[in-house]
Amino acid sequence: MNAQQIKIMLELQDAMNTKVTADWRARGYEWYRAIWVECAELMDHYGWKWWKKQAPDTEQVALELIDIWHFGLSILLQSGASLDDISDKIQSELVIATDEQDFRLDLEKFAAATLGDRQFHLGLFARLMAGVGMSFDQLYRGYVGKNVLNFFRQDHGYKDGSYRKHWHDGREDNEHLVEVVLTLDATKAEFKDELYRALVARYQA
Ligand SMILES: O=c1ccn([C@H]2C[C@H](O)[C@@H](COP(=O)(O)OP(=O)(O)OP(=O)(O)O)O2)c(=O)[nH]1
Repeated sequence: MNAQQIKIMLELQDAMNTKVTADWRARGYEWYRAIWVECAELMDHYGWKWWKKQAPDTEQVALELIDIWHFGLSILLQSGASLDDISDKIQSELVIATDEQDFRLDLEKFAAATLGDRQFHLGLFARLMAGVGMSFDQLYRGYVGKNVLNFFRQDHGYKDGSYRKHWHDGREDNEHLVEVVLTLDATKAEFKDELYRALVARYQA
């Protein structure tokens, strides 16, 4: 886990929240609510219905975890702690391991803790990453990718409703995102800008 990558994510998160709401810290948004609702969506993508054949939708599960990471970082930023202190906290608490066989039980533990005190439980989140085999690098790549898509959406009318979620081929922007990210090198400094340009090209196609 790299302190530089953590710092980049914290800065991107602050920038994204500011793009959506200039004075976001003063609003005291219910980030914990966004997290538990995403947990329910994640559960659906993972599958839990015993009366129906279901298999985990691995890509969607990963995307939901990444959305939760956005909201979790927002809770940590909202606390007012310095970026260095938040980064230290992430490095010590994000231990990617679990002793639970059933991912869904870990997910419920995380959702219950979130609803309990409205904080971001890094240790329990890390168990979810372990449960679906997500590494820190995959979290980083996925996070930067979704953050760029979130900016792209805001720049293209997401708030006023003029944004088209389904692109020329009828598939959702999230699906295009996953495809484009795979063609780029996320470790390069230009990754963000290249990704944004690739999204523009596909959106206009
Ligand atoms: O102030 C905000 C508001 C939203 N987000 C991010 C978090 C998450 O990555 C995304 C919203 O999640 P999602 O894409 O699931 O929400 P949606 O707008 O309901 O879209 P979808 O229909 O794809 O679920 O926006 C922020 O970072 N800050």
